[in-house]
Amino acid sequence: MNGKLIIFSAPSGAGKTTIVKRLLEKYTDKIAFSISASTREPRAGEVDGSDYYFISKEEFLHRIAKKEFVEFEEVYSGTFYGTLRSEIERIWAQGKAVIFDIDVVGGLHLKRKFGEHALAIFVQPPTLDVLIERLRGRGTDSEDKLRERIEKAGKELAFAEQFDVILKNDDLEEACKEASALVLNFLNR
Ligand SMILES: Nc1ncnc2c1ncn2[C@@H]1O[C@H](COP(=O)(O)OP(=O)(O)OP(=O)(O)O)[C@@H](O)[C@H]1O
Ligand SMILES: Nc1nc2c(ncn2[C@@H]2O[C@H](COP(=O)(O)O)[C@@H](O)[C@H]2O)c(=O)[nH]1
Repeated sequence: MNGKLIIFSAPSGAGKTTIVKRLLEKYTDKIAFSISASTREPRAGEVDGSDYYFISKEEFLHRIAKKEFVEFEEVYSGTFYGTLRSEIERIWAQGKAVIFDIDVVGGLHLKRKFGEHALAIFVQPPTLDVLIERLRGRGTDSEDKLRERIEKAGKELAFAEQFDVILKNDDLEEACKEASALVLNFLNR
């Protein structure tokens, strides 16, 4: 174990990707993003090898068999997401901390695995209704997929207390400021 991990987890639509991207712009020399593997289709503007490694289900299953994942999950029915061990090693080799944008169960899994080397942050939307509004506003998911995300979000909100910190994301600027302080404090520990 030779580095640190910063985990951002939340229900879909809470705003973790938005916050993580801001942190990455601000602290390029200190942190780098763990690019997950996913079997979902890329959204408009998403880049393979930058947002995700977009791979087929067949390849994902093959990589599970080869034990390449530190954690993985079928986050939505038929759609797999996972953290590659090689990503963590790649980033630690650069002398940086790894920053994750992963779902709640995956986040808790990493926290249990890496203990005090990890800071696990739960991004909390003001209310479930606001989260639904944000997801709809993002306009990336079909009505069916939205329903699945919203149903899962309702259950995931109950996991907040199991994280090291709950970060409220009401006003985005405030949330980013608080996220910066949490990250710097953890890195300087
Ligand atoms: N504080 C905020 N106020 C208003 N809109 C926000 C705020 N934070 C994020 N958003 C918007 O809400 C939408 C969802 O945010 P984002 O994609 O970052 O969520 P997420 O938690 O990463 O979701 P997913 O898990 O599906 O990737 C985006 O359109 C984003 O611009
Ligand atoms: N357990 C994991 N969850 C992950 C990983 N990478 C992303 N995610 C989470 O999946 C959902 C859906 O993401 P989207 O990009 O399709 O909106 C979201 O909660 C992500 O944070 C991972 O490697 N492991």
